[in-house]
Amino acid sequence: MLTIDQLSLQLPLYTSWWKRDWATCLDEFSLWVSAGEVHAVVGASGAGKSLLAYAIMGLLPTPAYLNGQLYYQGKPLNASHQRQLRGRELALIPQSLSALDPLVRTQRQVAWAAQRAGHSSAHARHASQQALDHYQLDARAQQAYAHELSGGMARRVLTAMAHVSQAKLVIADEPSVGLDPHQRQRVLDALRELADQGKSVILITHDLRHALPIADRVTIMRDGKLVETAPVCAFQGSGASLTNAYSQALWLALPDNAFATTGMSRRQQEANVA
Ligand SMILES: Nc1ncnc2c1ncn2[C@@H]1O[C@H](COP(=O)(O)OP(=O)(O)OP(=O)(O)O)[C@@H](O)[C@H]1O
Ligand code: NI
Repeated sequence: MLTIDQLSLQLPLYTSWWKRDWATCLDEFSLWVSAGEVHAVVGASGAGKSLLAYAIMGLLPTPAYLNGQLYYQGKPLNASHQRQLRGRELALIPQSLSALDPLVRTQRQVAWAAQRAGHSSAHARHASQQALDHYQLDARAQQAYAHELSGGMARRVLTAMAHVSQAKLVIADEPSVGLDPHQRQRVLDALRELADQGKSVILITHDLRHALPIADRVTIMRDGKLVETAPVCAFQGSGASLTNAYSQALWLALPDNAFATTGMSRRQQEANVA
């Protein structure tokens, strides 16, 4: 469905007002995701996860140097192709809540997303109503403007918009931040459901715990680089089937695995990460 081949990204870094350097934000990063799969991309803050999502969607800031290749359904994914597919076949649930239009009420915002995806206006209304109900956005939230929504509500609106887009590839960038455990479960379950319907989902999160219950494979990312891609079953026990010490340490650092079977102390685990 989607292949990312050796993608490198450099963005400007202003060390002072007259001096511009280039910072490498993605460094020969590769990943593929197939239909029916939830592929989690996990990494610490600043690892480059959101930039990876923007690179796939064609939403990178300018100027930017991008090298490497993206392929969607076997064909190179270039800028015009991305423009054409965005909001239709490719959907992003963005990390930033400012992606919502401040001048449009929730209900209309979701209905527009459905129309953009090619639904007739009657069907768009119906599909968006279903999505709003599914994500438990009540009548008041439906009539609210973005600034009147809580962070968790706004995130559910963005998720509902991706849901009605009928996209074949959904990229969810930290979709569960700010949600209570019940709402988080609903959003994560909905992503799993999309994959079970044959779509591809890239779930971006800094929290391995949220990824493991729904992912098929997990890619660990650090400083713009691929650390390891592993099937979800590798994250068990002492993490011995993980090939990289950083992935193992991330796994062992989860609260349920603290001081896990290896007998490693937390300090040793942290030393492993460093
Ligand atoms: N527009 C930009 N211009 C220059 N550098 C940027 C820009 N956006 C992000 N970066 C830098 O690129 C790196 C990766 O940023 P990115 O937002 O992709 O991280 P992330 O993994 O999504 O982090 P988080 O979990 O905090 O959202 C960071 O060092 C960040 O400072
Ligand atoms: Ni991010």
